[in-house]
Amino acid sequence: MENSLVDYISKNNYVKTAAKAAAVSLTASLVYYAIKEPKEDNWNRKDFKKIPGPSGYPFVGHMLSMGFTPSFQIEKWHEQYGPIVHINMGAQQWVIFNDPVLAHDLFVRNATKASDRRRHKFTNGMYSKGGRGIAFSQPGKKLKHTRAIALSILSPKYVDRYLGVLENIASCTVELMKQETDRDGSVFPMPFIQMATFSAMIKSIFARPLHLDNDPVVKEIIYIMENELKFAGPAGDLGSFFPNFAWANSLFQKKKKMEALVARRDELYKMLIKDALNSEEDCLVKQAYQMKEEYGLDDNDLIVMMSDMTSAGGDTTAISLSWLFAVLPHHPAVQKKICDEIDRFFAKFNRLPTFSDRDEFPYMCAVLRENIRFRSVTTFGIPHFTSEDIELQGYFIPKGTVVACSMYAMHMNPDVYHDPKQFIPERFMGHTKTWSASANGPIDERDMYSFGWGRRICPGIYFAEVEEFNLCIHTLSRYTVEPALDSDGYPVYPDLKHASSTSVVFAPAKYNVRLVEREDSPLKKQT
Ligand code: HEM
Repeated sequence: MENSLVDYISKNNYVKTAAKAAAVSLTASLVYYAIKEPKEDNWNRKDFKKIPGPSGYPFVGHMLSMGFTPSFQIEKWHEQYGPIVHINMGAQQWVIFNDPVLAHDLFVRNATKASDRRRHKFTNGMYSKGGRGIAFSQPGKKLKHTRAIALSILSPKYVDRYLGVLENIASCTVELMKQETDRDGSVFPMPFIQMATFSAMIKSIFARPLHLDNDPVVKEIIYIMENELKFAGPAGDLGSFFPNFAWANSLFQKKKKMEALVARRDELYKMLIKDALNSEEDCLVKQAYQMKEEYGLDDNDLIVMMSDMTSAGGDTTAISLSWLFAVLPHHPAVQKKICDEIDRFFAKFNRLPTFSDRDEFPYMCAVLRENIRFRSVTTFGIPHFTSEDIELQGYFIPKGTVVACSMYAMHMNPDVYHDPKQFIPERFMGHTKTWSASANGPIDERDMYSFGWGRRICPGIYFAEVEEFNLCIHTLSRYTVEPALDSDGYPVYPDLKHASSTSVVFAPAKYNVRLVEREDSPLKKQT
């Protein structure tokens, strides 16, 4: 299978485009600074503490200082400047946080002022058709309604109807990875996992029949999502980060390319929605359609909403699971403990567990929690935008600032986690709440922050946890995850120190592993 996600986030591409932007920008910055109006300096108000931050370059700010892996550079900035840091991304002012309490004060206590999204040409304007759907829409009645529908159809009550389907997807995916191991000696899990997580979304949202080995619709959705994502960051949308370079978007025909992608997306989703409504099977889009009238939404709202859920849900969960498959070969003792839990369950009930048996798996649940802490999927989540001035613990954050959580730095913050660089599942033993329950609980009971904050907190947390639980069970009930072997038979462990990263996601660099049959698998004994 092709590794299209990793191809997309190739560092070279990002850096080359950013370097081009910098060269053009530096020239124009002279003109820009010469003619711009002097403004009151909101960042140095007397009576407020100055928000510290590294010094940046003129015009491009800190955009080129982030290096190949922004998450690592951001962590260094927090180590140097503390829990709240001010940086410039081109013409945009950003304030970033690695302290959960400060983030909670901002995103939850000041939710009415800190829950907007910045209006970007391609994401807000074109992808979401001027702010429809969920992820790029602005707070207001419509977002309240679309979020209410998403929260309802992604609630445990609804998702539990699809537990069997999700288990089947996990089990088939593991077998496909095993076949690839047998054929090629090892497997790169990401494309298989990505096919599984997108298929899980497509099956449960649209009731589409599954073809996990090669589904053209799932491939088309992944293609569209990856290409749309290219327009989300600074390299893809110069005009939103450097307003006087909006012309560069036309020069590279970006608007046309995005229009073509959106048209392709709309056609596909219209077909999927139509087929789903005509199908005999229950599915999430049918539930959403029933609520559509009540909430005053039209077909375009539903298209963007379903596209949001598929893209936001498919890619993030795939990256998180891909980290899990990279981490496990480094920790055979961790795998052994999970296998013991599965075997004990099997001996008691003579079947594999479903997510409703989660309480029987305290150690495995701690491993999954530690995995998502240890490698936190996104660089900043989806950044928020302040709609009013905010006073926060003696700091002043002006209206019109991008505010974001530094995901990696927060989860590596030694004031929050003991020995944060180590993979220690035991730190979460006794944390028995589902991810969804603890993420939505009070701040002193939150134990990880990968799903964001307040009014914009991820609505798909439960769905993601079910998928991760299933893939872990279906893998370790039969196999262990071992490092690939080089031509001399020596193990080659997945690289955990580097990431294939952009300003949007934080994914592992490409690696291979082997699924090796467990001699003592309870399933083997049964056959
Ligand atoms: C490990 C998996 C996942 C991670 C790490 C993750 C993380 C996030 C984060 C950080 C945000 C931004 C929250 C904020 O703005 O404060 C978000 C938003 C969102 N997520 Fe997830 N997510 C995951 C899985 C899912 C799934 C499975 C779905 C759907 C089934 C989903 C649907 C969404 C949607 C629709 C939004 C936009 C919410 C809004 O803007 O109001 N996510 N997610």
